[in-house]
Amino acid sequence: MNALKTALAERRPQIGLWQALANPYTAEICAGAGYDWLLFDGEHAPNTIQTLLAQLQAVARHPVEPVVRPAVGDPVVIKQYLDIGFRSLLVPMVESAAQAEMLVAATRFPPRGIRGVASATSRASGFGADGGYLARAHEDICLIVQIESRAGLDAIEEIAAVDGVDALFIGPGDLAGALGHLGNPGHAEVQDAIAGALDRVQRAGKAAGIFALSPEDARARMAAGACFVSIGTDIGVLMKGSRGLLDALKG
Ligand SMILES: O=C(O)C(=O)C[C@H](O)[C@@H](O)CO
Repeated sequence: MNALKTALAERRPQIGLWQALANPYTAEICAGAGYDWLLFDGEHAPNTIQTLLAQLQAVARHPVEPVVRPAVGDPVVIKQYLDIGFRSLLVPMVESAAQAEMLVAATRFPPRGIRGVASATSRASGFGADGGYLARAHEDICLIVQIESRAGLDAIEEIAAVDGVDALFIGPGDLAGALGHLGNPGHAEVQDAIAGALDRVQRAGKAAGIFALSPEDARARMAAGACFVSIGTDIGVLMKGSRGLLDALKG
């Protein structure tokens, strides 16, 4: 049972932390911090299938859901990520129902979809030990798609209507760039677009998520109904903590 998938279906807030260090040690430390989910970034972090596997194994003993972001919504990459044991996906730059439907199909074995079958050698099936994996793997898949372009904003309702999409997640950084405010997600036009998008997602009957820019931002987004919210990154924590410690000594 995928607790994150269930919580999002029930609209219970789920707090996450981005993992961009591509390191199993820091992932294991963050896994013990109490977050509901950790995002392992294959888009903007120096991750490979091997580094992602090492991080997945490092956090396995903690009650936290590993969510992986492929660099692109490619069925081949999704197949590999599911085979090593990820169940929850955050797919960037989704802009149409057709694209969302392809992503759902990529997470399902035939006849429901197109996911390739290698259960005897995949970690996800216990290397073949789980004889029921092929039949029920789709039940635990949590598919979250990113809305972070003008086209994505325009297609929110049609994307939300796709069966198998569990949540729609706003990427403020890319959205700011798409709206002509690169590097300035706090711009009024971007903030208005984000607020409207989060409302539309919920009205369309799906869970809404966002990459929050601060704990204060996260509180405001959750007050507005977002329930899949990341509140920072491992890199940000390390940058702030390392510099803050020195500053505290120097007074
Ligand atoms: O567009 C965004 O913002 C996101 O999708 C989040 C970023 O990619 C994440 O790497 C934090 O910078």
